[in-house]
Amino acid sequence: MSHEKLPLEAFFNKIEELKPKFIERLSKAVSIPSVSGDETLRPQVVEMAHFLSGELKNLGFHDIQLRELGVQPPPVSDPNLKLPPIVLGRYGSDPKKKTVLVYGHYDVQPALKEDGWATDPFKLTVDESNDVVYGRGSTDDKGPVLGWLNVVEAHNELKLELPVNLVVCFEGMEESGSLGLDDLIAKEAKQYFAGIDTTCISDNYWLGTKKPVLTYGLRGVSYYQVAISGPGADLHSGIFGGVVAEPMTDLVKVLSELVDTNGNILIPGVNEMVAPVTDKEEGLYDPIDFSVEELNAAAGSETALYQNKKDILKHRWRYPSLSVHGIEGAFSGAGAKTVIPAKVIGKFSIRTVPDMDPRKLDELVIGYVEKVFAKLNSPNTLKAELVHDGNYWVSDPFNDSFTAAAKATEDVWNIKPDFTREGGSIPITLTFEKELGTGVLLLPMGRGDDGAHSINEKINISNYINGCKTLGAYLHYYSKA
Ligand SMILES: C[C@H](N)C(=O)N[C@@H](Cc1c[nH]cn1)C(=O)O
Ligand SMILES: [Zn+2]
Ligand SMILES: [Zn+2]
Repeated sequence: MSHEKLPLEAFFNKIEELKPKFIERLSKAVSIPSVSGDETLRPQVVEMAHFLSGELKNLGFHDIQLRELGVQPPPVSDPNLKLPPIVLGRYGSDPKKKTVLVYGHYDVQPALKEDGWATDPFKLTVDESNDVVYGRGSTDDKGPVLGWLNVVEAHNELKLELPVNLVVCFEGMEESGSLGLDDLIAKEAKQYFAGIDTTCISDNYWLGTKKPVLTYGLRGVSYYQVAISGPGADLHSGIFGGVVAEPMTDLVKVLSELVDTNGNILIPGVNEMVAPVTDKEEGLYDPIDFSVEELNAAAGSETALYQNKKDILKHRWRYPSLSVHGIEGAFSGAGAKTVIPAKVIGKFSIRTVPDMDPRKLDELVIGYVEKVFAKLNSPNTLKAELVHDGNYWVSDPFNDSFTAAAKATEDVWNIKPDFTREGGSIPITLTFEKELGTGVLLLPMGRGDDGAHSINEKINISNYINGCKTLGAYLHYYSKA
């Protein structure tokens, strides 16, 4: 069924015309290594907040605030480390218009050239002939955050009124658990965020590479660390090997008992918390455009654990998963260093789904890790703890905001979007829904093969530019809903 189209050609053309400027804006943003998980890069995260507030000011936003959140809670190496500020701003305050809150994050995942990047991760590399720009944050989430600013700029240039009041909320700790933001939202629900009609987040990805999606669910995440310490310092393995208990050996044993090689979580009680699949839900997977080939292409390998679409989607969207991420303190460089590390910290996370209770999960995980370690009878010491967590979120996509986004997507991409859930997490989503009492829409810009969190992260230029058109068209359709 076709919908009544709004006359948005002039806006779309202006976005096209401003493409070089928008790429330049993204280039500046990517050049700031705002890695929230690396304490030594905290000044650069703060610099990114200032960059954004400067851009907002130039575009005519008002009531711009950089809200401080205090010091970062443990575990953290520097107990005085300040959290990066939340950037707030408004564009328009017409009581006759609807007000849309847009949220995004200006921090990024770590990235080193040595990880295997073909280019400098913090230098936007433009490959126009292949329709791609590469750089950390290009798709997650600097491209989409700047998309909202680009929409305002196109309206300014056209002297076209923005059809809604816009409120922006950009944070610098999303990749590290959104620490401090819950409290700020609760505090500002009836202050800065009063009168918000709906919330839109552009911070996830299409499922594949061809079809746009609108997203109505996210998995949560609970991130843990297990520290095992023994010797007073790193030791020579020729002198001490075989005569002292090695923390690394203990840790490898503990980590090996969390999950099996088929992805089954081995911690008793975890799978039992998962809500059963309903008959209604079974039918939702069939119409979704996705395949095992697309999964393999995005992963760059033929290592899928499931060979059919439905199982893949269920395991990405509605079952938990446990991933082991790394070991701090372990030797990981080139060469053959013969060291016994004195203290190693294993890191793993569990993606959570309805109806998992995060506090119950902590108890199960930490209790299990301690039990497995106790069975080793090791003289070393273990400390297992939660680093950060974020809620899962599932909503009803049948509302004005999703309808407006579907129309906008169809106008720009000439295809109706699929309605998807996301395997990743945006910890703050549920808080917006609960504290502001608004619906939340996830309106992604990038593709499923963008390599978010990976090496060679990219965004297709067409996704960046058409994504800006989609965000702007969404505001227009929503204003009329
Ligand atoms: C989907 C979103 N763009 C994203 O990447 N979220 C992160 C959030 C997170 C939580 N702890 C660490 N990162 C993710 O899903 O990993
Ligand atoms: Zn991310
Ligand atoms: Zn993100």
